[in-house]
Amino acid sequence: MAYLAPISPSLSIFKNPQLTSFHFAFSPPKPLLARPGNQNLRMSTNKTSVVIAATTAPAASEKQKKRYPGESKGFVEEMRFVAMKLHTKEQAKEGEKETKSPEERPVAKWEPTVDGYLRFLVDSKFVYDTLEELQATSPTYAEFKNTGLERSEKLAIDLEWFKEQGYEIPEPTAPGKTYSQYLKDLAEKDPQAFICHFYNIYFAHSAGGRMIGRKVAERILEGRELEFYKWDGELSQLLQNVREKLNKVAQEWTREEKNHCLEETDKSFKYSGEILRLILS
Ligand code: HEM
Repeated sequence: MAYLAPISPSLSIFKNPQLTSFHFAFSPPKPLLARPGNQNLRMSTNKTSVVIAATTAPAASEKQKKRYPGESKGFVEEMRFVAMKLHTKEQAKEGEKETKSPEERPVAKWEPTVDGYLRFLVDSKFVYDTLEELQATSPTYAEFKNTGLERSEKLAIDLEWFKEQGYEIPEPTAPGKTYSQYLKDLAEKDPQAFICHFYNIYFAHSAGGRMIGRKVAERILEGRELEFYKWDGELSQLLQNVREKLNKVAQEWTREEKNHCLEETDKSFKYSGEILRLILS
C-alpha cells in the first residue's frame, strides 16, 4: 500500500517503516524508474507529482523462499550453508566464526608433529569405523552403504605404513571414543541429527580435510600423500551421488526435522574440532 503524503510543490521524500515513498514534484530520476524487473517498485501519478513507492518488506512468497538459505537447491545446500558459517575466516572464505581454539588458526601456522598426526589418524579411524559399521548394518542407513566415501580401510593402510616406518601406533584417545559413542547413540535415537554428522564428517574431509592433509604432509611427511586422501573413482561424482541421496532422504522430513538436523552442526564442529586438535598435540 502506498503511503501518500500531502503533495508539496517542491521535491519531498517521506518514509514509513514498511514502505519508502519518493514523492516528486518534478520528473522522477530515470535510473530508478529504468531499473528492470524491480517488482517492489510501484509508480503512480496525479496532477502535480509522481509517487514512486518502493516496498522494503519482501512479498510473502519471497520471504518464504528466503527463510532457509540454500533451500531451493536441496537440503544438502542448507547443511553446507550452516557449516560454512561455522568456519573461521582463516579456514574458509565463507567463514564467520571467531578463532578460539588452536585448530581454528590458519593451517599454515600450525606446528604439527608426527605423533600428534598419528593420534589424529587413529581417532579419525575410530570414528569412521563406527560410521561405516552402522552404514553396513543398520537398515535405517542402508542407503548410505558403499558410497565410495568410506575411509576406514584407507586409514588402516596408512597406519600399517607408519608401523613399517617404525612408528608405534597409539591407542584411540578420548576425542575419538567420545565422538564414536555419541554417534552410536544418535544413530539409534535421532536419525536427523545423525545424518548431520554423516554429512559433515565426509564432506569436511573431502574439502578442508584434504587441504590439511596436503599441508601437514609437506611439513612432516616429505609430501607423501596418504591413502586417507585418495578415493577409488572420481571424488566429485561420489560426492554428488551422496548429495542426491541425502536430498532424497531429507525430502521426507518435516521442516522441524530439517531444522533439528541443521542445529546439530555445532556439535559436529565441536567433536571433529577436538579430533583435529590432536594434530597439534
Ligand atoms: C582447520 C579446519 C578446517 C579448515 C581449514 C576447513 C576448510 C574448508 C574449506 C576451504 C572448505 C571449502 C570451501 C569452499 O567450498 O569454497 C570447507 C568446506 C567444508 N567444511 Fe571445512 N574446514 C575445517 C574444518 C571443518 C570442520 C571441523 C567441519 C565439520 C565437521 C567442516 C565442514 C565442512 C563442510 C561440510 C564443508 C562443505 C564441503 C562441500 O562443499 O562439499 N570443516 N572447509
